Amino acid sequence: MSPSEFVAALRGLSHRYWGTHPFHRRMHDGELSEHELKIWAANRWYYQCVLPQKDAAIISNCPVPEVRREWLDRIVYHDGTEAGDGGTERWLRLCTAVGLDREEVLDQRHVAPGARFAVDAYVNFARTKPWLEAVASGLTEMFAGHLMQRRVADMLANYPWIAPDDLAYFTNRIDKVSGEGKGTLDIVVRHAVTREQQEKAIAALSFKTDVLWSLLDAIERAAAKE
Ligand SMILES: O=C(O)c1cc(C(=O)O)c2c(n1)C(=O)C(=O)c1cc(C(=O)O)[nH]c1-2
Repeated sequence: MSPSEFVAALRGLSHRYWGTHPFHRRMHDGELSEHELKIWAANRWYYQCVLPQKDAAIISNCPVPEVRREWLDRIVYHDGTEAGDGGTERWLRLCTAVGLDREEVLDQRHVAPGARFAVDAYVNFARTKPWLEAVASGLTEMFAGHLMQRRVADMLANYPWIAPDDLAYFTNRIDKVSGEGKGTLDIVVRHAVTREQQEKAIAALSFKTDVLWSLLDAIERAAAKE
């Protein structure tokens, strides 16, 4: 495939992205109960927690210095440079805003088995697949910017107990992915040069959309149980 055909094939997976999942739709429409929002935040905590390990796995498998250098930033972004800083901490702030205690988030008591399985599959993918496929699986970022922008506006409009500062996780992340995953896409296009590598990259992104979809399925199910 030419680079433009390849990029079009990757973007063509947008319909599988979790933006259209019924649980996200209900969230955006203001239909989630306080309980459902709590279960969502507590389960997504598990995803947020493992992202640095996923990114470290990619770095450990990657022999290309410039890719490692670029990727390192992601670990620092989530973990911060000191305790109390970074994306993970901003997610905890959102958790407390929706009414969770830090302790019940940190001890993962609300994490549903299916959510754990989906997220663990993503980390295992990064640990066991060639680094380029693992990088390509992060390309859901191409679709995330718009969704997060809508999420901030819709959550502020629909859930009056959530204040703008509580959504710092998303506003900060929107800035980070404002290039719509451009850096990641550049790496994938530069390094996936054979048809086989391109097809593996497309399959990796498809796998990741399944991970996110399954995570929300598990959240939806867990949240339905009062
Ligand atoms: O809120 C969202 O809809 C959303 C989606 C995604 C994504 O599409 O993978 C990520 C994030 N947020 C996010 O905050 C984040 O840090 C992140 C890292 C990754 C990744 O695969 O490395 N995806 C995402």
